[in-house]
Order: sequence, then C-alpha cells, then structure tokens
Amino acid sequence: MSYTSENDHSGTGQDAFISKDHGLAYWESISADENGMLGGIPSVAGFANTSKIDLQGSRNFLAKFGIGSRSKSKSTPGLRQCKRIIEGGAGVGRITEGLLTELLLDEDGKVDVIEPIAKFTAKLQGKKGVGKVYVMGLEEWAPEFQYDLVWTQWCVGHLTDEQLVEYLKRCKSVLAEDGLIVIKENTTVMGHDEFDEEDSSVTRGETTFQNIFQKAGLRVVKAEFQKGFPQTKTMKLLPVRMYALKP
Ligand SMILES: C[S@@+](CC[C@H](N)C(=O)[O-])C[C@H]1O[C@@H](n2cnc3c(N)ncnc32)[C@H](O)[C@@H]1O
Repeated sequence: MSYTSENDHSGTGQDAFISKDHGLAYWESISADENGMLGGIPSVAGFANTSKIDLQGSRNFLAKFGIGSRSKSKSTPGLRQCKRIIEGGAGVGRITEGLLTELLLDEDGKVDVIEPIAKFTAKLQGKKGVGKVYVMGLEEWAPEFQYDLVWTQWCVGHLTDEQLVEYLKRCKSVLAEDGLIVIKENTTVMGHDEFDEEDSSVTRGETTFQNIFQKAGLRVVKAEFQKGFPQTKTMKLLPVRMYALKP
C-alpha cells in the first residue's frame, strides 16, 4: 500500500475498480500485527522505525493544534487533552495504542475504533482507553458520540470519493466545538489518482483530496508532509500528507 504504484488506472470508473469484497479479502489474508498494517514497507527499510517515525510525526502535527498527552502537558503548558476520540480504519490499533490513548483527558476518556476486519480488532476489545469497537467499514459507520478528534489513516483508499465525502460529513456532524478531523494518507507523486489491483484501493492525488474536503464542507486548516520515512534506491515511499480539517 505504500509503494509508488506502476498500475495507473486513471480514468477507470472508481465504483468498478474499488471492490469492497476484494479489499476485505486482501486484508483478511494479512497478519494481525503491526507488521501486517505496514506490510507495504519492507523490513529492510526498518519497519519498526517507520511506525515510530509515523507516530512521532502525528504527535508533532497535533501539538500544533495544542493537542498533546497528559504527561507532556506537565512540561508543555497549554496542551489540552480529548474526552473522546475515534480512529477510522484502525487495523490492529497501532495508532490507537501508540498515540491516541495518550491524548485522553482522564480515565473516563475513550478512543472508539472503526475497522471491518474482526481479527484485527479482537485484541483491542476491552483494552484500557479503548471504547466502542465498530467492526465495519467507514462507509457503514453511523456515529453515536461526539468527538474532539477523528483520526483516519491509510485506509480511505478503500472508499470511493462519494463514500469518503459522506464519511467526512458524518464525522463533521459529531465534531465537538474546537474538534479536529485528521486524514493521513499516501498521495500520488504525479497528482492523478492511481489504482492498486492488489488490494483494490485508490491512491489519490492532491486535487482529488481537496475536492472531497470541499464537498464535505470542510476546510483544510493545515496540511503537512510526513517527514523522515526511510527511502532506498529500490524503494520509494509515496508522499504521506496529513490534512487537518475543520467545518
Ligand atoms: C494499511 S492498514 C492501516 C491500519 C491503521 N490505520 C494503521 O495505520 O496502522 C489499512 C486498514 O484499512 C482497513 N480497511 C479496509 N477497508 C476498509 C473500509 N472500507 N473502511 C475502513 N477500513 C478499511 C483494513 O482492514 C486495514 O486494517
């Protein structure tokens, strides 16, 4: 999921290409661990390191909005925590456990997760700080709570543009005052959308994302590239962008 794709199907109808069944069958075949979640990045590039770099990049991004962990707020006055957070397409909870739970205000705070593959979420159920686990795709999720932060990373390529607009509208409808929606995704180098046959997903270009956000009635209040991912001569990771969105 993280390589530059040689399968450019620009112009192919998305609905025909993004097959939910095929996408889910692909993820069912993937191991339920962090390595599986970042499986597109070969271990030679230092997978563990990549996850750590990713989480630190996200932490730094959130700090720019004054959102930070309880422990950090002792040394950095002004950081605030969240009452309730939701992670979309959470996989095995790499981000929920590695970042989002540390942002909770207190013991009552919860991180809810949405993830269609039950074997991925099995170990997350009942863990400290984890709230409701929605075993379903983002396109099926109906919100029940209000959120200070909605984090969705490396999974929206499984939704058509239309489904993604509707998902974002639902997120917006339950966003707390001063809440934030973050989309962190691979984006294409050349700017047009590319389809990946292996998992039936789309990697979008910058313009497509901007159009989707606009249709959902969201403003991009900050956009940054993730820095510091390993690159080798044989493996080039796609640029990963973090978009902070508000109504
Ligand atoms: C590359 S993994 C990323 C997992 C997690 N976001 C992370 O960064 O560790 C992609 C995840 O998207 C999930 N996924 C596939 N189709 C989805 C859909 N329609 N809605 C939500 N998640 C989906 C997969 O099951 C998988 O857990």
